[in-house]
Amino acid sequence: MSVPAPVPAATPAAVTVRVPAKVNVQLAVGAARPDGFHDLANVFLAVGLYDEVTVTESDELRITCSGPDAGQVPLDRTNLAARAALALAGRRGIDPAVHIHIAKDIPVAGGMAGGSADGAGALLACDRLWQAGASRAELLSICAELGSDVPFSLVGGAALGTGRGEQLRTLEAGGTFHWVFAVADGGLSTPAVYGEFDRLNEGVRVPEPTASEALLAALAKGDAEALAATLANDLQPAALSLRPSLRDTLEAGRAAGALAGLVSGSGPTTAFLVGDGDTAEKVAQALTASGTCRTARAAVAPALGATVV
Ligand SMILES: C[C@](O)(CO)[C@H](O)COP(=O)(O)OP(=O)(O)OC[C@H]1O[C@@H](n2ccc(N)nc2=O)[C@H](O)[C@@H]1O
Ligand SMILES: Nc1ncnc2c1ncn2[C@@H]1O[C@H](COP(=O)(O)OP(=O)(O)OP(=O)(O)O)[C@@H](O)[C@H]1O
Repeated sequence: MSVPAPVPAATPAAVTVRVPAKVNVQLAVGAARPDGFHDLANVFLAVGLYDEVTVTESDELRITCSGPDAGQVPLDRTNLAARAALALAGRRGIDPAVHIHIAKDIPVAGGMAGGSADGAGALLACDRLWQAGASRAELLSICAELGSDVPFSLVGGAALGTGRGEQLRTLEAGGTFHWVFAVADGGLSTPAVYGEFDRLNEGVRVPEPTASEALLAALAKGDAEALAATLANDLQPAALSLRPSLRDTLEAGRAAGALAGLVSGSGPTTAFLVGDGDTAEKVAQALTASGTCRTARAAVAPALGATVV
């Protein structure tokens, strides 16, 4: 009896990956290192606002982007999605001839790791499209080369990032947290915000960054009120110094019923932790009506990391 020849696995024509935004529930920043980066204790939480990255075979590497902020996204090889494709292709000796389409819903230059999400998403999508078979460890190592926030975009959930934020330890998040994000007009440059942190701390001995035990316990218990009491961002004074109007947004969110508010990462998006989904809708409407932000969006956390859809 003849045995049928094994059917080779079909090469997918297109792969789409969904990747979440992040908020930093604690961002403890140390002194500037000799390489210009800062050591961090960075407690990341993935939130349910997503970009979708679709990769298709093409005759050359090209990028397109859709969504309300698409005009602010670079479409050349500086795009983190293009850099991710080039990094994997370079390691495998593959021609990086793909069309990468980014359906962008994460605010651009908003401190929510939108570019990092696209880098992680394109990397996973190219790995599947090319059947490159990269291990999780190799994917994480390429992510770390692309940027400090990129490894977390791949893994999602909740994690503590040390080093420059790229060395991750998974954290337990014991429940659903409800958030509202106030999106500002225009972005803030991440290096400029770290530069302002250095300027504000000139002559000050900056302590070693450490994660707060009380914050980690609140996260593990799923206790929103306890988490609200411990939220902390060492970049917030720098972001407020560069964009003083964010104080009005923070005040408007608190007045509307948020448990607490803070600048998300390097800003200028501000993040508000609220008690439940109904309050989230109410706070989002109040923030939008307040005139202190461009728009406000409700989202839940934790969210899954980069996922093939
Ligand atoms: C503010 C955060 O979003 C918080 O998660 C991140 O720390 C920023 O991560 P990112 O955007 O991926 O940053 P990278 O692309 O790695 O670095 C951009 C620039 O930010 C500054 N940077 C970034 C990370 C870090 N730990 N220290 C730094 O000083 C450096 O000036 C660096 O040149
Ligand atoms: N795929 C991308 N999407 C958006 N911006 C990108 C992308 N690739 C490169 N960039 C560049 O990166 C800059 C920062 O964009 P991004 O949306 O990642 O900021 P961010 O959310 O503040 O980042 P982070 O929170 O990681 O500091 C943009 O102004 C843009 O020039």
